[in-house]
Amino acid sequence: MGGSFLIVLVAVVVLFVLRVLHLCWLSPLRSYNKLKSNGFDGPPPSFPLGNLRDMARKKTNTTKITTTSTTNSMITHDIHSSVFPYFASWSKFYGKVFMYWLGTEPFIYIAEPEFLKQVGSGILGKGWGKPDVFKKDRNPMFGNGLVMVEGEEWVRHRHVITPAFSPTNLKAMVHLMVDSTTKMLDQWSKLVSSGNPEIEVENSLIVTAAEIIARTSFGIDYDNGKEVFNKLREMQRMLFRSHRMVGVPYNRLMHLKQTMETRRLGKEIDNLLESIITSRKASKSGGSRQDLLGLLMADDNSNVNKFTTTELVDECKTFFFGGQETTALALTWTLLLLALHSDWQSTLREEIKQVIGDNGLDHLLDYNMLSRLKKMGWVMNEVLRLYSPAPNIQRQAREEIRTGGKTIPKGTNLWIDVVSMHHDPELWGSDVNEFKPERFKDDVHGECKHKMGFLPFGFGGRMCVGRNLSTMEYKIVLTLILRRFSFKVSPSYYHSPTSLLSLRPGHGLPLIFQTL
Ligand code: HEM
Repeated sequence: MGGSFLIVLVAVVVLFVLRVLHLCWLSPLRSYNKLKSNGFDGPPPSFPLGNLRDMARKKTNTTKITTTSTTNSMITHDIHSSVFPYFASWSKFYGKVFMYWLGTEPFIYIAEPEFLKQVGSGILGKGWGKPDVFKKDRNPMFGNGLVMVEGEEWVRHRHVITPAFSPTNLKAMVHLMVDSTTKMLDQWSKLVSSGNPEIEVENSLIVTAAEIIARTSFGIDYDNGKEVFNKLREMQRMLFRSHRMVGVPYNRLMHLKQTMETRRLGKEIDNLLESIITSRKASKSGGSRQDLLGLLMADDNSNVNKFTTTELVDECKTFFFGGQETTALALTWTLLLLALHSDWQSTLREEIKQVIGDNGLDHLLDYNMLSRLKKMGWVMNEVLRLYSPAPNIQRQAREEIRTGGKTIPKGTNLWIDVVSMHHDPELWGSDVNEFKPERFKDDVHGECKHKMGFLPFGFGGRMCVGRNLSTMEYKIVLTLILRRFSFKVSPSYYHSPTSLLSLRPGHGLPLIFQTL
């Protein structure tokens, strides 16, 4: 009895060791050789960590340098080497397309629009996936919502969701946005008039954008939905804090407590959203509400277009997490750039005066007026170019991709470096790191030499479904701010753009305000 137990135990241990050996060394080595034989070169990995150690070392060295800059004249928009120091350094040796490894996961790095175009033409939109290696981590945020879902399911979800973002539906959301922004600005006014003109705007904008997106997505404002709202924010903070060894087999075991806590929080959020949806379904009028959830629940006599309650929960979370921070950060970076370029504050104020008038009636703002704020549109594009809130886009090949004589094996991940492309002098010219909104005057691509070189909202069929909503929110918030205040950068600001899922200021954005 004891003998056979020992044999089983030894067999289990041997099998486990073989599996670890396979996962950590044999399998990645085989993929490495395959990519190499297809002409992909890159920094040498050492498995099972791949290139993670080198990445961490380069990041630490750079952080030490960037956190010491202070005065306005030292603020540079040439940010690629401080945001992604490892990619900036590797691309000097390996060019704009190369292979690197997150643990045992192979990645093709892409900062070459023409290569991206060719890869894209070798595969249909539904043939792409999102990297499995990030999926588990992000599951509590997005579930199987539009950002993560793949193949035919993605086609179905996209087909149902796109009409909810139509201009007619968005028009009805203007007053919600004006209302939440006005609340924030009233607080700013109080601070300024009480002698505290320095305001940390990043956090303020994130809170307001969270309220706007919660109201427009599922009809909850801060006062009546504190619980859902706080849990969504807590989840986001928790995921930011995670510094997992992404791609290293069994890395979750090293962060078991955090993984469990995120899952528990995710479950609680699901339950709260589920109860909102269930009670709306029961009230019958729930589907007639004009937020995104109401639009997705609307009874349009088509069974094809129906989502289950679980799918609705996932889409609500997706809108919240996909739409809140990105828009808040676009506004944050805009305030920095406008604070540095007061001439553009005046230009936009003049445009607002011409299009909307200066009688202070914020409720008169309407959707059609916003589309006439052309110069504000150029500013938005230029900010999204210099400080793209989504600094990278990832894919995983669900089938083999043949392009330009090379084959990308099925399962390979692609990491598209948006920051690098947006700061590439070969694409934009020698003034690439200057703030020049007028480059977008007559060209939606900002005179970029390649159509795939400007990707703030992604590309192809998976382009951001919320871009019109976020443009509308951006214009409303910025209009209301510019009508009340002028502002400049505080001497306490440290310029340290950092990539933590999104591109954000490493130390917030303190600005000094003056009431107009
Ligand atoms: C300035 C603000 C925003 C930026 C910079 C931004 C950026 C992006 C980018 C780059 C993608 C493509 C991701 C990929 O291909 O993997 C994307 C997709 C998406 N975004 Fe946005 N986004 C913004 C606002 C919003 C808003 C307000 C919402 C919703 C209310 C939203 C919802 C989504 C969804 C659902 C997708 C997935 C689309 C699909 O895969 O079919 N985004 N966004």
